[in-house]
Amino acid sequence: MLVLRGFLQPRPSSHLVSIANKLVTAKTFRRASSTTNKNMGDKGDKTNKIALDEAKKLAARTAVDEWITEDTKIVGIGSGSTIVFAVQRIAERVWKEGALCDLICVPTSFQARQLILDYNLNLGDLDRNPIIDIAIDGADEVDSRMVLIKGGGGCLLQEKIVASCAKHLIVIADYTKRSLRLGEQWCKGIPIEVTPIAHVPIKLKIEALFGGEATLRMALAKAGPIITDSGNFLLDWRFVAKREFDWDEVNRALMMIPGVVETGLFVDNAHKCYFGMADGTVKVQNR
Ligand SMILES: O=C[C@H](O)[C@H](O)[C@H](O)COP(=O)(O)O
Repeated sequence: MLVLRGFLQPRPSSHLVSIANKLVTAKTFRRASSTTNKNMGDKGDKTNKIALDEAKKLAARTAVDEWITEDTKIVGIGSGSTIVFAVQRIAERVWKEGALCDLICVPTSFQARQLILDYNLNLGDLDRNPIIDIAIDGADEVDSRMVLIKGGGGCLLQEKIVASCAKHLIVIADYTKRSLRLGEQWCKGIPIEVTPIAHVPIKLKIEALFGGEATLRMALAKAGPIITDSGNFLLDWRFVAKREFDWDEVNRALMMIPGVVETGLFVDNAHKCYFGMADGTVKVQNR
């Protein structure tokens, strides 16, 4: 079926979908969950992982069901562990319910692209699909004004590009990501993607401008730093959490430093955020 599916671009018409369902569902779900759930976007949260996963799943499924309709043509697929549940729900609607046959999915990372392929969804790109209806993505922290920190899993540049092409960015997260002020929950700093040759001067400039400490993110199973999907390095800037920051200004100032490619501060991007809560409810935050 995986081969057959390749010949059926664009998506199979609905009478073929039911046949395709029977053939592909078991295989697709078995294959996809074996590669995506365990090792993609999981930043190693060990505490209460099952409850957290339930909360992520709840947020993801609610957001997908509210925002992705038959009118949605192009969806941006974020990165991380929460987005896995959103892709699973999209795939369920496509392959089990025979809906969303023409939906095109534009990835924000290598991981997102793999997820789209693993679940046998239509893979798009910004060349052919530069205008996106909805982008769905996770976040490392969301403050009361819907400023986000992203990039904890090393993906932020393509995420911000895709979000900028989307009419709406819908954020999905578990309850540990919700805070009044940035830094309350997420203590690993703001990820900043930089051109490799400039990581030292950029670090010094950030610290001189705003204080705190910017450290080069090192790889775990490789000697040396993490290399992003776009071939850059990442600095994690641990800012002084008690200090008041105008995040819009900070973001602009960071972007003015030569060699900074993008920041994990999403200031004016998110439209709505769905938090899966510990009690099994979903809290919705609007901008
Ligand atoms: O680099 C990763 C992305 O920005 C993720 O969207 C973010 O880290 C949230 O990931 P998760 O859903 O795993 O908490």
